[in-house]
Parts: sequence; C-alpha cells; structure tokens
Amino acid sequence: MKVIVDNKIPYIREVIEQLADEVVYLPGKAFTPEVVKDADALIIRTRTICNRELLEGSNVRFIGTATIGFDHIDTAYCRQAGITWSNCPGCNAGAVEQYLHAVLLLLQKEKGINLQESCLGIIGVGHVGERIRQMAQRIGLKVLLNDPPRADEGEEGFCSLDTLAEQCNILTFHTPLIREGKYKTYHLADSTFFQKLQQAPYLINTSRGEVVDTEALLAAMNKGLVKGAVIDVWGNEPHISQDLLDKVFIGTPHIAGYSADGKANATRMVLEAFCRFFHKQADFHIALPDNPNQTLSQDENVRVLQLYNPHKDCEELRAHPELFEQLRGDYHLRRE
Ligand SMILES: NC(=O)c1ccc[n+]([C@@H]2O[C@H](COP(=O)([O-])OP(=O)(O)OC[C@H]3O[C@@H](n4cnc5c(N)ncnc54)[C@H](O)[C@@H]3O)[C@@H](O)[C@H]2O)c1
Ligand SMILES: O=C(O)[C@H](O)[C@H](O)COP(=O)(O)O
Repeated sequence: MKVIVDNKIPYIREVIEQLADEVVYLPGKAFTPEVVKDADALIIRTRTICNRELLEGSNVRFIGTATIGFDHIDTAYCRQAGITWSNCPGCNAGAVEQYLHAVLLLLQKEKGINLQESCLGIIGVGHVGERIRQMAQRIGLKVLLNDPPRADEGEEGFCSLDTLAEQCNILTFHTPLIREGKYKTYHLADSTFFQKLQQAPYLINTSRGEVVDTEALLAAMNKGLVKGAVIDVWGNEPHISQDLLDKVFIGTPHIAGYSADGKANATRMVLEAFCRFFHKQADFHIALPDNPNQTLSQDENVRVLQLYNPHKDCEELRAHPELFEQLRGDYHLRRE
C-alpha cells in the first residue's frame, strides 16, 4: 500500500512507516495528479486541495486531513468517487483557546478593554467556540452565542447575529468555511454586517480568512465601525493583504491551532482513522515533546502570556509577510 504524506505533519513518520509498504513525503502544494495517481491514501493538511482535478482516475481510496477544517476537501466529489475522507474534530481546539485567552488579556492590558464589563460574541459554537465560551465566562466576560445550525436543532441559548452586532464589544469567529447553502459562512462578515455594529467592536478571526470580507473589514475599520482586529486567518493565504496586516492589532500566520499538543492529537486521530479504514491495529503511541523548563507565575494573567504571547508571531509576520507559508512550516510548536 502506498501513502503520500504532507511533509509538515509532525510525529507521524515512525508510525506510518510501520503501517504502509511505501510512504512518500511531499509539501502540501506538491500533490499533483501524476504524483497521487498510484497512491492508496493521502494524509494531508489544509494546503492540499482534494478535488476532481487532483483525484480523478487515481487509486486513492482514503484521505485523512490532520486538521479540524476540511474546506480543502471536495466532499461531494469524494462521495461520488467512493473516496472515504476523515478530519480530526477538536484536535487543536485547546491551542485556539490558548490563543484567544492571550488575545483577550492583551486587549485588556494594551487597549484598555475592561474584560469584566465586556460582551464577547462567539459566532460558531462547536469544539473551539465552546472552549472559548467556558474560558471567557470563567475570566468574567459576558458571552453571547450565535450558531444557527445548533439553534435550528432546537438547542437553547443562542442569539441572532444581529443581536451580537448590537451588543458585543468583542466578536470572535469559529465557524467552518461553508461556501453555499442555508448556513453559508463565506463573507459572513460583509459590509451589511459591519453596518449593523453598534459597539465599534474588536473583531477576532481564527476560523478561515474567507469568512470575513477583507475589503469590507478594511472599510469598516476606516469608518470606525470596527475598532481593531486580530487576524490569524486571511483571505487568499499565503498572499495576504498588506493593508490589513498594517491595520491589525495582532496578525499571525494561521498558527492559532499550532500547539505541539494539537498537532499530536491530529496525528494520532488521522492515524486512527487510517487504521480503521485499512483494518489495521492502531497500536502506537505519539510522544509529545517535554514542556519547556520555565518558572511560571502564580498569577494566571501573567502565566497565560508567559506560555504564549501572539505578539512574537505577529512581529515575525510583519517583518516578512512574504514568508507566510515558511513561518507556518517552520513554526516552533508551543505547549498548551
Ligand atoms: N486558526 C486555526 O489554526 C484554526 C484551528 C482550528 C480550527 N480552525 C477553524 O475553525 C473552525 C471551527 O472549528 P471547530 O472545531 O469549532 O468546528 P466545529 O465543527 O466543531 O464547530 C463549528 C460550529 O460552527 C457552527 N456553524 C456552522 N455554520 C454556521 C453559521 N452559518 N453561523 C454560525 N455558526 C455556524 C456549527 O453549527 C458548529 O457548531 C474550523 O472549521 C476551522 O476552519 C482554525
Ligand atoms: O483546521 C485546522 O485544524 C487549523 O486551521 C489548522 O491549524 C490548519 O493547519 P495546517 O493544516 O494548515 O497546518
């Protein structure tokens, strides 16, 4: 059996080489129809677009993405072509929570936002959004939740997006990227949405860049409808908007989920799915790197920023926006 594996997936080599006869490692963008045609399985990240163009006529029967999001997989085509795919629900939700916690503390410390008097709007309350809700309530923010698919299932406790636009001084997006249909999230934050904002909020996006209309966000910031932005995911990555990077409070190269813990979870989950599909014994252990030898403060607010401060990632991106993909690929995975 032949497997092609993205060469930036950590902790996978020893295990996959025991499970498959032949393993080829490639950069995510180097998966071409010629390369994948005789592969049985692909193990990918967000950088490999898996669609008809890549897969038609190939032997591929299984695709595992070591990520939460799966908007890079044409799931309708896979269904039609009989290709099974699998993602890693929740794998790096803890890392995104860590990122958001640090961001909230920096908004308090450097932008004078009183978190105890703040109202945080969470748009998309799944694995990530739910962890953000718990963290934010624990540190004293009022929280409003928006999740139409869950509300339509009859679950309680959700508000309309308009209510969040009226009441929240911080908004954070945690939806998947859905390009069409009833729950479309492509450009969910567009000029119409920005016109409804009443509190000149800070906007945080760690979901997918295309959930926010970049041009509309820039216009809303220029008009003062949005006070500031924290952007981890960008339209048209890796060719990001320099105008937006210049304007944001914090801008990072799509690394909110990049903890060693999150990556190890993803590798374990994708290998488990691979083993289920190919009827192999999932008898392996993914070892995490040691925690850094660091004296940590007793004060949680200090400790959170000691463990992770997104300003460092932001400075590196501002210095070299053209190295967006390299900054991700060579990222020093943090511990949660
Ligand atoms: N920046 C990063 O490093 C990073 C890390 C992890 C996840 N992500 C992104 O965050 C997304 C969310 O992750 P998750 O694990 O919470 O996913 P999830 O599937 O567990 O939750 C997504 C939630 O969004 C809701 N939703 C769907 N359509 C909606 C809409 N139109 N409006 C509001 N809510 C809607 C769903 O009902 C669900 O509850 C992922 O799909 C991925 O794209 C980014
Ligand atoms: O969807 C996810 O899990 C995250 O966006 C993840 O951090 C993406 O990582 P990548 O596959 O681009 O390395």
